[in-house]
Amino acid sequence: MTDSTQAARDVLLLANLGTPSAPTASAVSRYLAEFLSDPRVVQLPRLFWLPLLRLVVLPLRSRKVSHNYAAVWMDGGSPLEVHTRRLAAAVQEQMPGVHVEHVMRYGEPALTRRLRELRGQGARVLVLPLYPQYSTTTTASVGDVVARELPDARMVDDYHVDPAWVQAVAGSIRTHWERHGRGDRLLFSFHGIPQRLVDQGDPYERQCLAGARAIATALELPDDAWQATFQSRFGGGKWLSPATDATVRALPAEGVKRIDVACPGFAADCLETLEEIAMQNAGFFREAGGDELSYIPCLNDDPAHARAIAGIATREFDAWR
Ligand SMILES: C=CC1=C(C)c2cc3[nH]c(cc4nc(cc5[nH]c(cc1n2)c(C)c5CCC(=O)O)C(CCC(=O)O)=C4C)c(C)c3C=C
Ligand SMILES: [Fe+2]
Ligand SMILES: [Fe+2]
Repeated sequence: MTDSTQAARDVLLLANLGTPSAPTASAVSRYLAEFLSDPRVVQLPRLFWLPLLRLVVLPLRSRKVSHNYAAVWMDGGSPLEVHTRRLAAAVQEQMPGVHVEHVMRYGEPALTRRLRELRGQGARVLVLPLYPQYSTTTTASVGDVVARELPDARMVDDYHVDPAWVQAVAGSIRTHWERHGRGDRLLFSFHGIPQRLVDQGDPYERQCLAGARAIATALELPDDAWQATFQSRFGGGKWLSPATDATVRALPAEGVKRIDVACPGFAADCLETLEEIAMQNAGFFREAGGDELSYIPCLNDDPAHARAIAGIATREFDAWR
């Protein structure tokens, strides 16, 4: 520590989930091993789950999923990594007095290591998980690392109805409609979680539904013009419903031939949006007799997104006592 202005600096860490370093079975296996060993993500007894994960799930899933990653991989790397990095740069432009970086809960650049490096530096560290809706499976897992590695850091819990964020999402949907025309119905597809967690008090479903309604209200949509669904089911048990894939397959029979799908639970485009929605579910919709599923990209480095995130972070730093 040589420079006192640097030592006293405010640091904003934008934390996303993490993603494999390459679209290969071995890189995907390394990533999934870390992700799926987190007891916040899979709540099965460790003595049962960890051997099952290592011996069965990782070998089978890594190979299959690596092909899905390969289908969406970008020149600069995994879409999640590329878009999260660009978002951090856009937020940095909005916050010249704060040092802004992106980190990942799993994989690189590691949240854990960054928090350790910041220990004892006297910086005010704000961690903003890029999950608009709070869940024990995602936000609380970031919280676990913060509490362990740098308890003096502060964290944003959620921003599911933040007005600037709602307006940013609504604006991106309006722009998409201006450019590509508008479908018969708008789906808001959120990542699912096990129903059991919601029954135990996880606020995630409530926040997804409140956010979807706020966006629909900003767009002045009548109730029959939109619906919220849940995607990316993993493993057994009951997950949040209605499921995105089942909904997409059922709509053509109801006369809904063109749909628009937005994913407001994802700050950055990733495997679950670009491959699962824009490719897989678009195929399901056509197979079921639909004409077109039009995917509306995540906010990514949209200036309105950067301003919304910067606004949330600025309020936290201003209220810091
Ligand atoms: C946006 C919020 C997310 C929640 C809530 C969430 C819960 C959750 N996820 C899994 C299992 C998997 N998720 C995977 C990918 C993935 N998940 C999110 C976000 C949320 N997950 C993102 C942004 C991504 C994409 C990462 C990327 O590299 O692009 C995967 C990996 C892919 C695969 O194998 O299908 C798994 C596995 C669980 C079990 C869960 C809640 C319990
Ligand atoms: Fe996930
Ligand atoms: Fe998936």
